[in-house]
Amino acid sequence: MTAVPADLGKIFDYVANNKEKFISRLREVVRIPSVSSAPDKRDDVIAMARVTEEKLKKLGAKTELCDVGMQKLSDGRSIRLPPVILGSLGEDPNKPTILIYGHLDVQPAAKEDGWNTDPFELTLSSDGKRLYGRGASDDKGPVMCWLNAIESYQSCHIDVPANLKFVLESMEESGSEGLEDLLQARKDTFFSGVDYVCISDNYWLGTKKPCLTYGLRGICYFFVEIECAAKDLHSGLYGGVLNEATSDLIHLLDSLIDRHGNIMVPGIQDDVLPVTDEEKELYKNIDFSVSEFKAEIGSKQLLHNEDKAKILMSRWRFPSISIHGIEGAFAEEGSKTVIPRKVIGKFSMRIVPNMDPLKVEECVVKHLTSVWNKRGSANKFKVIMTHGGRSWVSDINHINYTAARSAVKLVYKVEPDLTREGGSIPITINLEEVTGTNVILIPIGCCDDGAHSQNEKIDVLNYIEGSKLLAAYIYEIGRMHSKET
Ligand SMILES: C[C@H](N)C(=O)N[C@@H](Cc1c[nH]cn1)C(=O)O
Ligand SMILES: [Zn+2]
Ligand SMILES: [Zn+2]
Repeated sequence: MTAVPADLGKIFDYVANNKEKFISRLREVVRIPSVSSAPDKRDDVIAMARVTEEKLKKLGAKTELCDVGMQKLSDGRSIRLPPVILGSLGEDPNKPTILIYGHLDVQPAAKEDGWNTDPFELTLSSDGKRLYGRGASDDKGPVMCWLNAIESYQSCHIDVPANLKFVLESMEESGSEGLEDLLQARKDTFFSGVDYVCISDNYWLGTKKPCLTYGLRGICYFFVEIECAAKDLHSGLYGGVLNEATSDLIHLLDSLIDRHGNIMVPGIQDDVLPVTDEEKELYKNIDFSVSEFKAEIGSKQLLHNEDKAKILMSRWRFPSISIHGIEGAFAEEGSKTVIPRKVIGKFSMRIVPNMDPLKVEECVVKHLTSVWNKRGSANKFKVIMTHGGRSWVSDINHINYTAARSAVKLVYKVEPDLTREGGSIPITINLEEVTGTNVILIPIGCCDDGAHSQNEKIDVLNYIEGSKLLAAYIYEIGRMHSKET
C-alpha cells in the first residue's frame, strides 16, 4: 500500500483530533426533522437547507438557495418545494472541478415505530461506537463529512486541490421533485465545466470492507386508491353489505407479485437485459456473506436461499416490487371495528438498465385496471405513478474511480470492492447527462446502518474515516487530473 503524503497526513490528523466537533456538527443537523414526505414538516426541511447553506458560507463557498416551484399534494393543496442549494468553492481554471451531490431531507421516524432513542437527537451508544439518529447515515452524515473534509484542508492551510461545486437538495426521499428542471435550466451555467461528479449517499455492502458503487436501480412509485363510501362505517352495522375498499385494495396489491417474488405484471421483464458471462464473473469475487446478510436483516429464509450471486443480482440488476403501506387503513393499537371509506395502497418497483419508467407506468396501470375490471367491484378505483426515476450504471475505468480507489487505500488500507446497489438516487443519471461526465458513488456508512428503518445509525469510525476519505478523494483527483491533462 502507498504511503500517505505529508499534507494528507496532516489533514487526517486534524480530522482525528476534531472528532467531537464533527460529531456535534452532525448532532445539530439531525435535530432538524427535515422529513420531505410530510407536508407539515416543510418548514423544518427549509430550515435544514438554510442551516446547511450557512455552514457552506462559513467555509467560504458562494451559495444560492434556488426556488424550484410548488408541490401539488394528493389532497389538491399546493405547497412550496424546499430550495435547492447550489454552491461553489474555488474557481481556479488550473484545477479540476468536482460536483458534489447530497440530500438534506430524511425519511419519517417516530419513537413509537420502535426506536430505542429519540430519532431526532443524535445519541452515542454506551460503547462509544455508534451514532443513532434519523439521517445519521442517509444522508446528513455523509454531507457533513464533505464539510469536515473542507474545514480540515482550510485549518491545516493546505490548498484544496480542486474547485468544488455543490448541489444539495431536500426532496430526494420524495422523488427529487423540481431538481431535474433546475439541472436543465442551469446546464450551461452552474453545471458547465464539471470534470467529475461524486455522490455519497449509499452504503458499504458489508460492515467491514469499503466499496465504491457504479450502479443504482431506478424507482417507479405508485398510489392505488379505492373508495367505497362517503364516510368510515361501523363494521357491525355495515359489514357484509358492500365491497370494502381495503379488501379490493388487497386483492389488487396481491396481484403484483407471487409467493416466489416473481413480478406478475405483464411486460415488465421484456426489457430486462440478460446476464452476460462477463457479468457473472464480477459477482464471484465480491466479498459478501449470505449468513451475515441474513443475520443482519433478521430473516430466516431468503427467496434465493444460499446463492450469493442470485441474491446480489436480485438486489442490483433485476426489478423488484415492494408494498410499503396503506394510507387510511386502521393501523394503531387496539381493535377498532371500522370499515375505512377510502384507502390508498403505496408500492414501488425498482427498475434496472434498459427499463423505461413511462413503459413501467403503462404496464402497471394496464395490469391493475384489468385485475380491477375482472373483480367487478362498484367502488371507485384510481392508480397513479407519483414519480419515476431511471437506473444508472457507470464506467469504472474512469479516472474518477481510479482516484477514489486510491483514496480508499490511503484511508482504509484495502482495495475496495466495486459494487452496484439496489436503492435509487433518481437524479444520478440526470447529473451524468447534464454535466456530460462520469459519476461515482463513494459510500460512507455500513450495510447495517438501518437507512429508512428504525434505529438508523452511523458508526463513529465510518463518520470520521469517511471525512478523511472524502478529503483523500479530492486530493487524489487533484493529483491524478493534473497528470492526465
Ligand atoms: C440510496 C438513497 N440513500 C435512498 O435512500 N434513496 C431512496 C430514494 C427514493 C425514491 N423515492 C423514494 N425514495 C430510495 O432508494 O428509496
Ligand atoms: Zn439517501
Ligand atoms: Zn434514503
